Amino acid sequence: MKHENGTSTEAGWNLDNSYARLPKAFFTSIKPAPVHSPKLIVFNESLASSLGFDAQALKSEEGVEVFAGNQLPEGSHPLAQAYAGHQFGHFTMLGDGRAILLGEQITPEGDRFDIQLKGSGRTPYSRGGDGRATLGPMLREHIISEAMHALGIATTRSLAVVITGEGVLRETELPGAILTRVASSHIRVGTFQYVAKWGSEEELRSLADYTLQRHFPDADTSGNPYLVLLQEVMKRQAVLIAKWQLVGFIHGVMNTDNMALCGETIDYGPCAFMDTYDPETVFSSIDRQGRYAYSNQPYIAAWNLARLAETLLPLLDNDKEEAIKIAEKELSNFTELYRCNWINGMRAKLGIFNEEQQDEDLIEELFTMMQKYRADFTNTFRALTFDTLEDTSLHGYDDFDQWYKRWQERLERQQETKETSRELMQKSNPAVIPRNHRVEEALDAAVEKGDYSLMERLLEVLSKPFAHSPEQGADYFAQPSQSKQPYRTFCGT
Ligand SMILES: Nc1ncnc2c1ncn2[C@@H]1O[C@H](COP(=O)(O)OP(=O)(O)OP(=O)(O)O)[C@@H](O)[C@H]1O
Ligand SMILES: [Mg+2]
Repeated sequence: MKHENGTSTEAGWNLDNSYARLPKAFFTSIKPAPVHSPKLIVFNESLASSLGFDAQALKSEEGVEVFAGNQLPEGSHPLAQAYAGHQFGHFTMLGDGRAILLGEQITPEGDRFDIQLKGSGRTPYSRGGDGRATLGPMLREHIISEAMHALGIATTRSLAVVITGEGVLRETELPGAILTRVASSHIRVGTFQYVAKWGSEEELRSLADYTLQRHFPDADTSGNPYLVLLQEVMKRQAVLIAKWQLVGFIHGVMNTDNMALCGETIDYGPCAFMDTYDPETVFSSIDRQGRYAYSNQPYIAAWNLARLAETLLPLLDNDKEEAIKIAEKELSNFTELYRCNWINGMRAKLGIFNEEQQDEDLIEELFTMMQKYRADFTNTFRALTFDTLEDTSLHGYDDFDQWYKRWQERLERQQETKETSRELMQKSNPAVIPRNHRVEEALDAAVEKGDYSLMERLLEVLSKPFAHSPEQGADYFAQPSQSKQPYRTFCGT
């Protein structure tokens, strides 16, 4: 059955538009700009099904017209969201300059997910930009976000990537593409910054109430609800950033507009995973000061949360001084909150179930050696899951061999058997991550030659990162050959 204003219901569209019911200043109603001749490049079948879509219908010509922005799905109220943000520490007005929210898909389980097109044309927030995206960065977002999901790290998802059939001018002309992003919501720290700066207190309260209701409906808000909002957001960020650190993920552009209150990783621009362990690692070509280096990520998260807390001050207490006191006291808990998540995650990586005071020293010593001997982050932990010292990548260094012995003794001081420990370690240490050279190789083949086979194979391997199976192939475990140039990433515009 075809509807006047959109695609057929057979595809399973079930959209609500709660964001569009918020104050008008929060967004601009606008349709995606049509494209010439779209073609579906990537389609995420399992995600489509879990959202209640009929995968076949969605893959049809009609479905592709939706992913391209040429047709609206039934029930859509398309809009671009307004937000601000601190970019590398500098506050500025932003907003969806190349994205359109189609609506919120309500799943058969009753969950709500934003369906957003990224690369769908100009909006009032585009500033000088063309509103478009190119194929390489959109495929990159698809690969890395799906890898993150498989690693058990909260993330926005990618439902589809289409090429638009139109060229997009960057340094050269590149194929245009649109990614359909799925997120628990796109409410960012920057969304609060925008409303706090330019909206009324009433508008700020409505955004805070909406966020509480949408993301933390079970939280006890009988006390100070806006303090609860801050606490809950802090908890999710502590979990998220700890998980990034535990797999060596570097986001690369942790501006406040790229931090989502729902606690999902968002905006896969210059992100990358670390090969050789070095806490100072920076991949992004524009991060010259190392603001978003690996070891800085927890501090930047705290900084961003402080910016969020500032926006909430008028809601925290009528008395400004009192509000500041409440916010500061709360923010001071973040370091410990993060540390708890991180240390528990590290215990699991080392197969440790119970807690001992000296665990932190044991862990720190391992990292010191990893840095000293330029060990591969993923492979070091993967090798520890093997049975013997001889199998470990740092075997032969005296300090490491002694450390290994102490670690073994530590494992003996718990009830769990060696076998149970190893199971925990295998679940906590991925065998494969999206290594930069593999990602680049897959993207080159796709963009330069229209050959998607390398990407498909990579996606398959990355979908089971904890399988520890030889079928995954040594190719995906191996570090890149040493090159003189450090790996560099670029913002995905
Ligand atoms: N080609 C473009 N045209 C217009 N605006 C753009 C373009 N590229 C980026 N922007 C805007 O610049 C700002 C910062 O870009 P950033 O790279 O953080 O976001 P993004 O990758 O486009 O989107 P998101 O954070 O939604 O993943 C955002 O407001 C974004 O919409
Ligand atoms: Mg962004």
